[in-house]
Amino acid sequence: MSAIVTLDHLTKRYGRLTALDDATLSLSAGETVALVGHNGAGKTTLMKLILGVIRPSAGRVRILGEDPAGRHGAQVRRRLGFLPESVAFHGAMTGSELLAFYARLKRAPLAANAGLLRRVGLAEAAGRRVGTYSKGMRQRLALAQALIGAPGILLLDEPTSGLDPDSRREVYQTIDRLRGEGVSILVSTHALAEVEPHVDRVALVHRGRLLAVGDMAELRRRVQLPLRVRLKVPFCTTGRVLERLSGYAEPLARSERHLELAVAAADRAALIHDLDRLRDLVEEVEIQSPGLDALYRHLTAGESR
Ligand SMILES: Nc1ncnc2c1ncn2[C@@H]1O[C@H](COP(=O)(O)OP(=O)(O)OP(=O)(O)O)[C@@H](O)[C@H]1O
Repeated sequence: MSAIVTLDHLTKRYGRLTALDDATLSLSAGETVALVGHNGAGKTTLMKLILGVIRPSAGRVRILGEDPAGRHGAQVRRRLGFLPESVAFHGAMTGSELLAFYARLKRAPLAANAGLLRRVGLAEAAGRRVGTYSKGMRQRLALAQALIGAPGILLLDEPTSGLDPDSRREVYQTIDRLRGEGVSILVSTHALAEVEPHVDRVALVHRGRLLAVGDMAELRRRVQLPLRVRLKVPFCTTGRVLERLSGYAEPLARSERHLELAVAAADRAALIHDLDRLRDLVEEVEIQSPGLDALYRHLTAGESR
C-alpha cells in the first residue's frame, strides 16, 4: 500500500513543552490507524500538524507529497475531512442549515448534503434546531460535516468521547462503512479496548512519543505479554489441573472451581494439547490474548502521564 500521509521525525514544541517528539508515522491508502493515548499525549497536536493549522518545530508532514502548511496546502487540505474533539454548533440553526454553511465554506455542492444527513441517521431531524439535538446527534452532525466533499482522508479526533454505548456503536459502524469504501482514516481515542476491532494498525502515543506502531499481532509479538487463561473445573480438582500445567502456567488466582493462569504465548500449543488431555476435568476454558489496554499499560509502566 502506498503512503498518502507521512510524518517524518515530526516534533512540535510549545515553549519548553514538547507536545510531539520525533514522531514518524504513515497512513496508507485505504488504511485505518488508531492513535491511542491518554489526555495530553499529543494526539490532537499530531492531527493539527497534518491539517497544516500549526507548523512543526522540526521534521515534516506530507499529504500526497505536499506540505499541508505550504504553498499548495489549500489544494491538498481539500482532500481531508476533520472531526474535531469538541464541536460547538450554533443551536439556533437547523442540521441542514449548518451543513449548508460548512459546505459553502468548503465550496462543496449543497446537493450532496441530504445524502450526508441520511448517512449519519439525521434525515428526520434535519429541519430541527441543533439546540434540540442530543449529544450523540450533534456528534453525528459533526461527522456529516467532516464528510462534506467526500474526502479520501479522514481525521477523527476522539469521535466517541462523551457518547453513550449506542451512540459509540453508531460511530464505529460509520467508521467501518467508510473503511469499506476505501477512505483512509486516522482516529484518535482513549477507548483502547473499543477501537481495536475497527482499525488496521495502532499507534500508541505517550507524552508526545510514539511508543509503538503496528497491527495487534505485531504489537503482541513485540511486547510478549502472557495469555490469560480462565478455567472452570469440578470441585476439588484445581490442584490436579495445576499439576498437569505446572511446567509453564503461572497461577494468578484460584478458588474452589476456578483457576486463572498466565501462560506465555509460545506455550499456547502445549496448553491446548494438555487441556485436551484434561477434557474430563475442564468444564469451561477461556483463553484471552492481551488487549490494547494491557499492551499500553505495559509499555507505559513506570512512566508518569
Ligand atoms: N497551543 C498550545 N500551547 C501550549 N501547550 C499546548 C498547546 N496545545 C497543546 N498543548 C500541550 O501539548 C500537550 C499535548 O496536547 P494535545 O492536545 O495534543 O494532547 P491530546 O493527546 O490530544 O490530549 P486530549 O486527549 O486531552 O485531547 C499537552 O500537554 C497540552 O497541554
